[in-house]
Amino acid sequence: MLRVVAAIIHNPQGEILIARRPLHKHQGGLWEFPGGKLEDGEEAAHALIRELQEELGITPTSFRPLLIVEHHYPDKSVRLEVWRVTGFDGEAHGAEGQPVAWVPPARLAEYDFPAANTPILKAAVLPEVYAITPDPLDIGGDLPGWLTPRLREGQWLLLRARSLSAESYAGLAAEIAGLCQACGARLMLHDRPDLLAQLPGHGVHLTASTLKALPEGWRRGDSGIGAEHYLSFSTHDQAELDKAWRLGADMVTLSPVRETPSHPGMPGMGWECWGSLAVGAGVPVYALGGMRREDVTLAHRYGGQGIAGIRGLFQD
Ligand SMILES: Nc1nc2c([nH]c(=O)n2[C@H]2C[C@H](O)[C@@H](COP(=O)(O)OP(=O)(O)OP(=O)(O)O)O2)c(=O)[nH]1
Ligand SMILES: [Mg+2]
Repeated sequence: MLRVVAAIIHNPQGEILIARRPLHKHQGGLWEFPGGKLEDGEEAAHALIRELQEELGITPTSFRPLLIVEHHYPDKSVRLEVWRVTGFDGEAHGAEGQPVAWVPPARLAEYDFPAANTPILKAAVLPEVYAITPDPLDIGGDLPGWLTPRLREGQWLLLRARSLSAESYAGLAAEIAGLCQACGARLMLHDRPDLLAQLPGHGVHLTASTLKALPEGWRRGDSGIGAEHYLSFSTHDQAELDKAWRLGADMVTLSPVRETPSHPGMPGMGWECWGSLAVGAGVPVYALGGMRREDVTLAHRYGGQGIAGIRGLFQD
C-alpha cells in the first residue's frame, strides 16, 4: 500500500486550498489536496512539511491528523493520511506550475477529485460542534418549538429522543428534517437508517451497541446508507474506534471525556487518554461527555475534530 500524506489547508477566510494534478501523473487532471508519497523511513508529519514546501512553497506551523483513507484503484492501492493545516508561513502558490485555488468548503463539490477523496471531501465540511438534542421529555415535550430559535445555518444536529416510540420518533424526525432544511442545518438520525430513504436527512448516527452487533462484513449500503449520507458511530475505546473505521464511518464520537450527570459513576477518560485514541482513529473524532463550548480548543489540541454534547452546545 502506497503511503501518502495530504493536507486540507485552511486560510483565515475559511477557504480550503486545492491543486490540480499534472496530466501525466496517476489520477492526472483531477483536483487534489496537496501532498505526496512518504519517503522511506519518513515520519508522516515530516512528509507533510516537506511536500507542502515543495508543492506550494509554504511551511505548515499548525496542523493535526484528521483522517486516514485506504483506497484500492485498479492500478494501485493508496493509504491517504490526511492532515488539517490551520497555520502556515509563506504565500501558497503552485510551486511546480500546477493550478491552485482557494475554495469555500461548500463549493468543493463543484470540482472533480479522485475516487479516494470521497470521505476526505465529507470530512472537510464537518463542523466543530456536533449538537445532540435534549430528550423532548426534558424540555417540556415540544422539541420543534425548543429548537426553532436555536437552529443555525450550517449546524449539525443529532436527533436523540430515547423516550419516544419508533413511530413517534419517525414523525418527529420528519418535522425536524423540515426545520433543518429551511435553515440549512444538517440532521443526523439516531440509530434509524431505515428513515433515510423518506427524509431529506443527511445521515445516521449508530450507537455503540449497534456497532457491536454489526458483522465485520457489513457495508453501509446494506442498511440503505448511501455514499452521500454521513455515517457516525458512538465509541468508547480503541476496539470500537477500530471497528467504526473498518466499517467505513465518516465521523465518530468518543466518550466520556469527563464524568457526566447522565452517566453517574462512569469516570471520564480525561483528555490525555482521549487524545491518544483520537489521533490514531483514522476518522474525525468528536469529544463527548461534559463538554462546554470552550472545550473545542482542547479537542483540537488533542487531535479531534471538535466536541459533541447536549447542554451548553446550543446557542440561546
Ligand atoms: N496528494 C494527494 N494524492 C492523492 C489524493 N487523492 C488520491 O487518490 N491521491 C493519490 C494519487 C497518487 O497515487 C498518490 C499521491 O502521489 P503524488 O503523485 O502526489 O506523490 P508525490 O507528490 O510524492 O509526487 P511524485 O514525487 O511522484 O512526483 O495518492 C489527494 O487528494 N492528494
Ligand atoms: Mg503530490
